[in-house]
Amino acid sequence: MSSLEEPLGLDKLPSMSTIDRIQRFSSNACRPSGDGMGMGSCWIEGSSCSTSNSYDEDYDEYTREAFPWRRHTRDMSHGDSFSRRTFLKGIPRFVKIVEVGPRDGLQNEKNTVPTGVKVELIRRLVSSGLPVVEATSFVSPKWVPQLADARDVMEAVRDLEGARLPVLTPNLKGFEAAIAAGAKEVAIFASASEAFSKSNINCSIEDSLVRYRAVAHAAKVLSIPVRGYVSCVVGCPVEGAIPPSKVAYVAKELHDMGCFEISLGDTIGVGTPGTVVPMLEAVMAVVPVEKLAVHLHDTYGQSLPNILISLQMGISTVDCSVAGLGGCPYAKGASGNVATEDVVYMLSGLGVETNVDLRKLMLAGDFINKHLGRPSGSKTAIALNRIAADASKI
Ligand SMILES: CC(C)(COP(=O)([O-])OP(=O)([O-])OC[C@H]1O[C@@H](n2cnc3c(N)ncnc32)[C@H](O)[C@@H]1OP(=O)([O-])[O-])[C@@H](O)C(=O)NCCC(=O)NCCSC(=O)C[C@@](C)(O)CC(=O)[O-]
Repeated sequence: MSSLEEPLGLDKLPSMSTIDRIQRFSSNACRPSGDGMGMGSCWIEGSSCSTSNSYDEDYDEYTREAFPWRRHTRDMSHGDSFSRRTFLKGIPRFVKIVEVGPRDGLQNEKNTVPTGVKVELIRRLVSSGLPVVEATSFVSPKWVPQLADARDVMEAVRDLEGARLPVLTPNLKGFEAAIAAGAKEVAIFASASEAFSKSNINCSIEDSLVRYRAVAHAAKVLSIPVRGYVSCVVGCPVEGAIPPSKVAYVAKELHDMGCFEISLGDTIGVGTPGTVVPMLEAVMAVVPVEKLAVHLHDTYGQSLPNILISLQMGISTVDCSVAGLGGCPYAKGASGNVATEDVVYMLSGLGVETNVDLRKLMLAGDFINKHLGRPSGSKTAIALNRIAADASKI
């Protein structure tokens, strides 16, 4: 039986105790530096990593302990001559996952999701160890009726500990409402496509940047961290292909106005590594890589390869949505974000730490799927739930 045919149940995933034993991968050992906003450097046994959160030979030791079944693959391959060290070089040791399910995941739902369900979802996601859970949006309820309860949601979760809970704010009105409800971090969202900017926030790219400068300034006065999004970084439903130079321009503007992180959104999920790489190269030429995140919708099933290539290029922050929930109300046909469970599974397989407890994450996914009355959009969750169900029959 090849390793691919071996059942891989939850028991085969690296447990926190396994990871803890290997100090270099423990939660205490590898952390975002400073204020936790950037993931550019990590902390190893009390000293700064000179290789800035990237791989080295520790990977071999880690995978030997955490994934003994891997020996199959290695024995059957051409030994170690296909150098994993070369292939995985540059992949960070720790990836910060930004969970966007409660906001991006739910904003497109037709039926109103009760506030209590949203709040419980956020609680469960936070308790799974996710460091950032985007809670809601302070946008116009006429534009996004599903998130009309933003104030109630924020007020209910504002004192939750263990994760940052940013909210989207499209203008000063939204920013002020968010702060009044207790938000301690906000996100502004621009686009690299004129057409999408108009349909999503009803203004041109330049006008949106003027608005966002005002939000960034107000946030700075209150010491509120601001994250920036750029949408349509590869393609737009109206304009088609978007030149990397346009993405780089908007990303730099957001960076220059003080955003601590810029999340690059493939809003309609059309990117492949062939288009994501040149886009990232253009952005990385003007914004430091440790300030970048990727936000990839999975419409064409390209998210995981695109994430892998982004990690290889040095990115260490990935946006995902539990159970693959989501879609943008102003990007018809776009599917949800890459499922958080699938990303955590892939990163575990690569020996990359996230601090996320996959079991608890899957329970959060089960909770919201049950409420929405649909199966999970996560292949990992489906597979592991099936294995658990089969095992319980034996
Ligand atoms: C930006 C606006 C408000 C402009 O909308 P507008 O209609 O041009 O706004 P306006 O300034 O002309 O005001 C019209 C009315 O909206 C009210 N209003 C104005 N602002 C707010 C506010 N913040 N909160 C609540 N109400 C607000 C305002 O008070 C007024 O109320 P009225 O006098 O008619 O009763 C609107 O277009 C909007 O809310 N758009 C948000 C759409 C949205 O949330 N889209 C999904 C986001 S997902 C995304 O962008 C992609 C991302 C981030 O996920 C990454 C990726 O996947 O690529």
